[in-house]
Amino acid sequence: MFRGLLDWLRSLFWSTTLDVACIGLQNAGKTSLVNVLTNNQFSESMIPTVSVPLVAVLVLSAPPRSLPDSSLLCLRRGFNLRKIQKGSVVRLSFYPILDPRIFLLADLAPRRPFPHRAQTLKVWDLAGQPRFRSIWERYCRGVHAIVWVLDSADRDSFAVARAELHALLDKPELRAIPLLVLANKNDLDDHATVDEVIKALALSTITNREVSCYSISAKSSRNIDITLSWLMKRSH
Ligand SMILES: Nc1nc2c(ncn2[C@@H]2O[C@H](COP(=O)(O)OP(=O)(O)OP(=O)(O)O)[C@@H](O)[C@H]2O)c(=O)[nH]1
Repeated sequence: MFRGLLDWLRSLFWSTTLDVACIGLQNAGKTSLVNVLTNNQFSESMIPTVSVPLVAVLVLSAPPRSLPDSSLLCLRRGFNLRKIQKGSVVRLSFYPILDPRIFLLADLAPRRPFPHRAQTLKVWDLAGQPRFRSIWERYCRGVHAIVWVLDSADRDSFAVARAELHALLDKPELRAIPLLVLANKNDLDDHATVDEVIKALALSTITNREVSCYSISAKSSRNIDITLSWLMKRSH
Protein backbone atom coordinates (compact mmCIF):
# COMPACT_ATOMS: atom_id res chain seq x y z
CA MET A 1 0.00 0.00 0.00
CA PHE A 2 2.72 2.43 1.10
CA ARG A 3 4.98 1.31 -1.74
CA GLY A 4 2.16 1.85 -4.24
CA LEU A 5 1.58 5.39 -3.00
CA LEU A 6 5.28 6.16 -3.23
CA ASP A 7 5.50 4.79 -6.76
CA TRP A 8 2.50 6.90 -7.74
CA LEU A 9 4.12 10.03 -6.27
CA ARG A 10 7.34 9.16 -8.05
CA SER A 11 5.50 8.85 -11.36
CA LEU A 12 3.99 12.30 -10.79
CA PHE A 13 7.43 13.63 -9.94
CA TRP A 14 8.70 12.53 -13.32
CA SER A 15 5.96 14.47 -15.03
CA THR A 16 6.81 17.78 -13.40
CA THR A 17 8.89 20.62 -14.75
CA LEU A 18 11.31 21.16 -11.98
CA ASP A 19 14.88 22.29 -11.56
CA VAL A 20 16.46 21.41 -8.24
CA ALA A 21 19.98 21.70 -6.81
CA CYS A 22 20.88 19.03 -4.30
CA ILE A 23 23.66 20.26 -2.02
CA GLY A 24 25.37 19.24 1.19
CA LEU A 25 28.65 18.07 2.62
CA GLN A 26 30.30 14.93 1.32
CA ASN A 27 28.77 11.64 2.42
CA ALA A 28 25.47 13.27 3.41
CA GLY A 29 23.56 11.05 1.00
CA LYS A 30 22.77 13.40 -1.89
CA THR A 31 23.33 10.91 -4.70
CA SER A 32 21.51 8.21 -2.72
CA LEU A 33 18.56 10.54 -2.25
CA VAL A 34 18.39 11.47 -5.93
CA ASN A 35 18.49 7.79 -6.84
CA VAL A 36 15.69 6.99 -4.41
CA LEU A 37 13.58 9.96 -5.50
CA THR A 38 13.84 9.16 -9.15
CA ASN A 39 14.40 5.41 -9.40
CA ASN A 40 13.68 3.92 -6.00
CA GLN A 41 17.20 2.52 -5.88
CA PHE A 42 19.42 2.59 -2.83
CA SER A 43 22.96 1.26 -2.72
CA GLU A 44 25.22 0.91 0.31
CA SER A 45 28.31 1.21 -1.84
CA MET A 46 28.10 4.66 -3.34
CA ILE A 47 31.07 6.19 -5.09
CA PRO A 48 31.67 9.83 -4.07
CA THR A 49 30.46 12.10 -6.83
CA VAL A 50 33.97 13.31 -7.56
CA SER A 51 35.66 9.99 -8.05
CA VAL A 52 33.54 8.11 -10.52
CA PRO A 53 35.95 6.82 -13.14
CA LEU A 54 36.18 8.92 -16.26
CA VAL A 55 35.55 5.91 -18.42
CA ALA A 56 31.99 5.81 -17.06
CA VAL A 57 31.51 9.40 -18.14
CA LEU A 58 32.52 8.65 -21.64
CA VAL A 59 30.07 5.83 -21.87
CA LEU A 60 27.20 7.66 -20.21
CA SER A 61 27.68 10.93 -21.95
CA ALA A 62 28.16 9.57 -25.44
CA PRO A 63 26.41 11.95 -27.82
CA PRO A 64 22.74 11.11 -27.90
CA ARG A 65 21.02 10.76 -31.22
CA SER A 66 18.91 13.83 -30.73
CA LEU A 67 19.73 16.44 -28.20
CA PRO A 68 16.77 18.57 -27.19
CA ASP A 69 18.66 21.10 -25.16
CA SER A 70 22.40 21.22 -25.56
CA SER A 71 22.76 24.10 -23.15
CA LEU A 72 21.87 21.81 -20.32
CA LEU A 73 24.81 19.60 -21.05
CA CYS A 74 27.39 21.89 -19.58
CA LEU A 75 29.86 19.28 -18.59
CA ARG A 76 31.96 20.19 -15.63
CA ARG A 77 33.82 18.42 -12.92
CA GLY A 78 32.08 17.62 -9.69
CA PHE A 79 28.39 17.02 -10.25
CA ASN A 80 25.83 14.64 -11.50
CA LEU A 81 22.95 15.85 -13.57
CA ARG A 82 19.89 13.77 -13.81
CA LYS A 83 17.53 15.00 -16.41
CA ILE A 84 14.56 13.72 -18.24
CA GLN A 85 12.67 15.29 -21.07
CA LYS A 86 9.24 13.97 -21.73
CA GLY A 87 7.82 14.22 -25.16
CA SER A 88 8.59 12.08 -28.15
CA VAL A 89 12.13 11.64 -26.85
CA VAL A 90 12.80 10.44 -23.39
CA ARG A 91 16.26 10.96 -22.10
CA LEU A 92 17.76 10.11 -18.79
CA SER A 93 21.27 11.36 -18.29
CA PHE A 94 23.46 10.85 -15.32
CA TYR A 95 26.80 12.54 -15.52
CA PRO A 96 29.34 11.63 -12.88
CA ILE A 97 32.74 13.27 -12.64
CA LEU A 98 33.15 15.45 -15.66
CA ASP A 99 36.49 16.41 -16.93
CA PRO A 100 37.07 19.73 -18.69
CA ARG A 101 38.72 17.76 -21.47
CA ILE A 102 35.38 16.44 -22.59
CA PHE A 103 33.68 19.82 -22.47
CA LEU A 104 33.50 19.50 -26.21
CA LEU A 105 30.42 17.36 -25.84
CA ALA A 106 28.54 20.35 -24.50
CA ASP A 107 28.69 22.06 -27.84
CA LEU A 108 26.57 19.55 -29.63
CA ALA A 109 23.72 21.24 -31.39
CA PRO A 110 20.26 19.74 -31.47
CA ARG A 111 19.99 17.60 -34.56
CA ARG A 112 16.31 18.18 -34.92
CA PRO A 113 13.91 20.48 -33.16
CA PHE A 114 12.15 19.14 -30.13
CA PRO A 115 8.56 18.51 -31.20
CA HIS A 116 6.75 20.24 -28.40
CA ARG A 117 7.46 21.78 -25.07
CA ALA A 118 8.87 19.06 -22.90
CA GLN A 119 8.32 18.50 -19.25
CA THR A 120 11.68 18.50 -17.63
CA LEU A 121 12.98 17.29 -14.36
CA LYS A 122 16.51 18.39 -13.63
CA VAL A 123 18.26 17.52 -10.44
CA TRP A 124 21.77 18.86 -10.00
CA ASP A 125 23.54 16.57 -7.58
CA LEU A 126 26.61 18.54 -6.57
CA ALA A 127 29.74 17.07 -5.06
CA GLY A 128 30.14 17.85 -1.37
CA GLN A 129 33.88 17.79 -0.89
CA PRO A 130 35.51 21.12 0.02
CA ARG A 131 37.18 21.70 -3.32
CA PHE A 132 33.86 21.52 -5.15
CA ARG A 133 31.86 23.83 -2.91
CA SER A 134 32.73 26.91 -4.94
CA ILE A 135 30.64 25.58 -7.84
CA TRP A 136 27.48 25.22 -5.75
CA GLU A 137 26.28 28.75 -6.23
CA ARG A 138 26.51 28.56 -10.02
CA TYR A 139 24.22 25.53 -10.17
CA CYS A 140 21.78 26.94 -7.64
CA ARG A 141 21.02 30.05 -9.68
CA GLY A 142 17.53 29.99 -11.09
CA VAL A 143 16.51 26.62 -9.65
CA HIS A 144 13.02 26.16 -8.26
CA ALA A 145 14.37 24.79 -4.99
CA ILE A 146 17.58 24.15 -3.13
CA VAL A 147 17.67 20.84 -1.30
CA TRP A 148 20.29 20.74 1.45
CA VAL A 149 21.08 17.18 2.54
CA LEU A 150 22.60 16.60 5.96
CA ASP A 151 23.88 13.39 7.54
CA SER A 152 21.80 13.70 10.69
CA ALA A 153 23.84 11.02 12.45
CA ASP A 154 27.13 12.82 11.92
CA ARG A 155 26.86 15.52 14.55
CA ASP A 156 30.51 16.49 14.13
CA SER A 157 29.67 17.79 10.67
CA PHE A 158 26.87 20.15 11.77
CA ALA A 159 29.04 23.21 12.40
CA VAL A 160 30.64 23.04 8.97
CA ALA A 161 27.28 22.34 7.37
CA ARG A 162 25.79 25.41 9.04
CA ALA A 163 28.66 27.64 7.90
CA GLU A 164 28.53 26.36 4.32
CA LEU A 165 24.74 26.58 4.12
CA HIS A 166 24.61 30.15 5.37
CA ALA A 167 27.52 31.20 3.15
CA LEU A 168 25.63 29.84 0.14
CA LEU A 169 22.31 31.42 1.05
CA ASP A 170 23.99 34.79 1.58
CA LYS A 171 24.65 35.00 -2.17
CA PRO A 172 22.29 37.67 -3.51
CA GLU A 173 21.55 35.65 -6.66
CA LEU A 174 20.02 32.90 -4.57
CA ARG A 175 17.71 35.16 -2.64
CA ALA A 176 14.15 33.84 -2.18
CA ILE A 177 14.79 30.38 -3.62
CA PRO A 178 12.90 27.94 -1.35
CA LEU A 179 15.09 25.76 0.83
CA LEU A 180 14.36 22.20 1.87
CA VAL A 181 16.73 20.81 4.49
CA LEU A 182 16.70 17.03 4.62
CA ALA A 183 18.13 15.48 7.75
CA ASN A 184 19.04 12.18 6.12
CA LYS A 185 19.95 8.78 7.63
CA ASN A 186 17.26 8.77 10.30
CA ASP A 187 17.46 5.00 10.21
CA LEU A 188 20.74 5.29 12.15
CA ASP A 189 20.88 5.33 15.94
CA ASP A 190 21.50 8.71 17.48
CA HIS A 191 20.38 10.69 14.45
CA ALA A 192 19.44 14.26 15.20
CA THR A 193 15.75 15.15 15.27
CA VAL A 194 14.24 17.89 13.14
CA ASP A 195 14.28 20.27 16.12
CA GLU A 196 17.94 19.54 16.74
CA VAL A 197 18.78 20.14 13.10
CA ILE A 198 16.82 23.40 12.99
CA LYS A 199 18.87 24.56 15.94
CA ALA A 200 22.24 23.20 14.79
CA LEU A 201 21.91 24.77 11.34
CA ALA A 202 20.32 27.95 12.71
CA LEU A 203 17.47 27.59 10.24
CA SER A 204 15.24 30.01 12.11
CA THR A 205 17.66 32.82 11.27
CA ILE A 206 17.01 32.36 7.54
CA THR A 207 14.31 34.87 6.83
CA ASN A 208 14.69 35.72 3.15
CA ARG A 209 13.03 32.56 1.80
CA GLU A 210 10.69 29.70 2.61
CA VAL A 211 12.49 27.08 4.69
CA SER A 212 11.33 23.54 5.45
CA CYS A 213 13.07 20.72 7.25
CA TYR A 214 12.25 16.99 7.24
CA SER A 215 13.90 14.01 8.83
CA ILE A 216 14.29 11.31 6.18
CA SER A 217 16.10 8.14 5.27
CA ALA A 218 17.08 7.48 1.70
CA LYS A 219 17.92 3.96 2.80
CA SER A 220 14.55 3.03 4.25
CA SER A 221 12.53 5.50 2.11
CA ARG A 222 11.26 7.15 5.29
CA ASN A 223 9.53 10.47 4.50
CA ILE A 224 10.45 10.25 0.83
CA ASP A 225 6.73 10.71 0.11
CA ILE A 226 6.56 14.12 1.81
CA THR A 227 9.85 15.08 0.15
CA LEU A 228 8.38 14.29 -3.27
CA SER A 229 5.22 16.22 -2.42
CA TRP A 230 7.22 19.25 -1.26
CA LEU A 231 9.24 19.24 -4.46
CA MET A 232 6.22 18.87 -6.69
CA LYS A 233 4.56 21.86 -5.08
CA ARG A 234 7.54 23.95 -6.25
CA SER A 235 7.37 22.69 -9.84
CA HIS A 236 6.05 24.83 -12.63
N1 LIG B 1 22.24 4.41 6.84
C1 LIG B 1 22.07 5.21 5.78
N2 LIG B 1 23.07 5.40 4.91
C2 LIG B 1 22.87 6.23 3.86
C3 LIG B 1 21.64 6.90 3.66
N3 LIG B 1 21.76 7.66 2.54
C4 LIG B 1 23.00 7.47 2.07
N4 LIG B 1 23.68 6.61 2.85
C5 LIG B 1 25.05 6.14 2.70
O1 LIG B 1 25.92 7.25 2.87
C6 LIG B 1 27.05 7.13 2.04
C7 LIG B 1 27.20 8.37 1.18
O2 LIG B 1 26.11 8.45 0.27
P1 LIG B 1 26.19 9.33 -1.06
O3 LIG B 1 24.81 9.31 -1.64
O4 LIG B 1 27.32 8.92 -1.93
O5 LIG B 1 26.54 10.76 -0.45
P2 LIG B 1 26.82 12.14 -1.23
O6 LIG B 1 26.26 13.20 -0.37
O7 LIG B 1 26.30 12.08 -2.63
O8 LIG B 1 28.40 12.19 -1.21
P3 LIG B 1 29.40 13.02 -2.19
O9 LIG B 1 29.14 12.53 -3.58
O10 LIG B 1 30.76 12.62 -1.67
O11 LIG B 1 29.14 14.48 -2.02
C8 LIG B 1 26.85 5.85 1.21
O12 LIG B 1 27.54 4.80 1.84
C9 LIG B 1 25.35 5.62 1.30
O13 LIG B 1 25.01 4.24 1.18
C10 LIG B 1 20.58 6.67 4.59
O14 LIG B 1 19.46 7.18 4.53
N5 LIG B 1 20.87 5.83 5.65
